[in-house]
Amino acid sequence: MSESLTLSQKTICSGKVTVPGSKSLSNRALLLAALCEGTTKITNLLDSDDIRHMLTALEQLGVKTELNEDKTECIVHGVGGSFKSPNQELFLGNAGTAMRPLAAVLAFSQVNATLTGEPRMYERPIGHLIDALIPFADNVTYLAEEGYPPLKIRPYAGTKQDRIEFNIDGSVSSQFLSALLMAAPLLNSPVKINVIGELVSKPYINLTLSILASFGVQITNNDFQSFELTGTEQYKSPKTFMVEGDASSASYFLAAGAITGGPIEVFGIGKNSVQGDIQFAEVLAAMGAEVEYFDDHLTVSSNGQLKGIDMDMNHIPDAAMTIATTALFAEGTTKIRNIYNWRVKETDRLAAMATELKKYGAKVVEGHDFIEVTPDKERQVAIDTYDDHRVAMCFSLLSFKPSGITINDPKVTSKTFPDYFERFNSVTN
Ligand SMILES: O=C(O)C1=C[C@@H](OP(=O)(O)O)[C@@H](O)[C@H](O)C1
Ligand SMILES: C=C(OP(=O)(O)O)C(=O)O
Repeated sequence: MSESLTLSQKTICSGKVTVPGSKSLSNRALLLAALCEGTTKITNLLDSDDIRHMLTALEQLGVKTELNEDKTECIVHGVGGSFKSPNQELFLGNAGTAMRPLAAVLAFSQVNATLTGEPRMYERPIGHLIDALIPFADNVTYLAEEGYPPLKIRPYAGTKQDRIEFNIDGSVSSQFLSALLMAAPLLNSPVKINVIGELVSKPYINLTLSILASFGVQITNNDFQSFELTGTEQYKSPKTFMVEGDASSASYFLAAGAITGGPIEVFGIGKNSVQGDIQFAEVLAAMGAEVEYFDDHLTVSSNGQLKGIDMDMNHIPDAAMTIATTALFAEGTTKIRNIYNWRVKETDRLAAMATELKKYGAKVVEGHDFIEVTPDKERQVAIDTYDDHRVAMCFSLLSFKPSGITINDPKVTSKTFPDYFERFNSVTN
């Protein structure tokens, strides 16, 4: 029997809270530091399941890492991409930010490796990435269903083609393109990457380009249609790299401020954040909240009167889930559009959110790539979380309803935010 957590009615969210380091930046920083020669000290690293999977995999590949006691600082002794073949499989849990970049980087390395994960990882597609690699690196094979992990990777044999031009489908996940961008400097040749289809979750590509620049690699972005490397790019350690607080994790507190009136000050993120999910604050503003941007924090307050919105949220796929529950505090209907890839994340998030919101009593329309939510009944229910950290975190907002809320299996937050409920309770009452 898994646990559950009951949050009885709260009315206040105010004060200061700091969010832990960004998952997306933590896993990229660890990998890029491993690809550098010399050491890099990473600070404000996230300590969570997804990061532990990347760290363990890098250790198995022969990269020495030294974590401090609370696991938020890590010295990475880079190997310049010369990984050792791991003796065992690399188990990557359900961490997309470990599986996709490692698959691409190892495809161009001299290793024998098997990339495995949790059962859900085997339902999350990776075919678009492998299809892009295959013309140059046919050393990657599927061990079970074609198009999905687990993967077997053999040592890279080089390519006879004199022009390296990848074609990558970006219509399901931006992580495939990010993975290729991080692997491309290892080829030491001019590289062009063409994007096929409508690129989703675009701000994550800016995040990748920004961290690549911090690690000495500048890639030309031709309006997200193609990307070019000259062949002279080399990873160079920035010596120290500070991970920003996680903007997706911030969304729950920002929303809580908007729902209750706040003011809540969320530290760790700020007006110059490189993370696309910082734009979540603009959605709250469109719903009627007041947002103030500072260098090291954001403040949200409101008069408690939010209104429903109709918005394309393809650019903030993770934080958009927080809008689906915030919608229950807004007048009228909220429509979150262009979010097909919710279906291929930790769970089918469109189905999960629709099911749980309906169970609570809301009126919900679930489309192929959208969800429409209108507040209606408010039932005292226990929310199922489907092994999805974000389902647990976004439903915690229903503790601001008189009905309160019970969350089944609250420990699922360990993927990206292990002490979420403690921090939530510290600023809510
Ligand atoms: O590159 C990244 O760090 C991420 C990209 C997004 O995935 P998609 O590009 O698959 O939408 C996001 O949902 C995920 O949590 C992290
Ligand atoms: C989609 C997510 O994770 P992943 O990095 O595994 O894709 C997420 O954190 O919401």
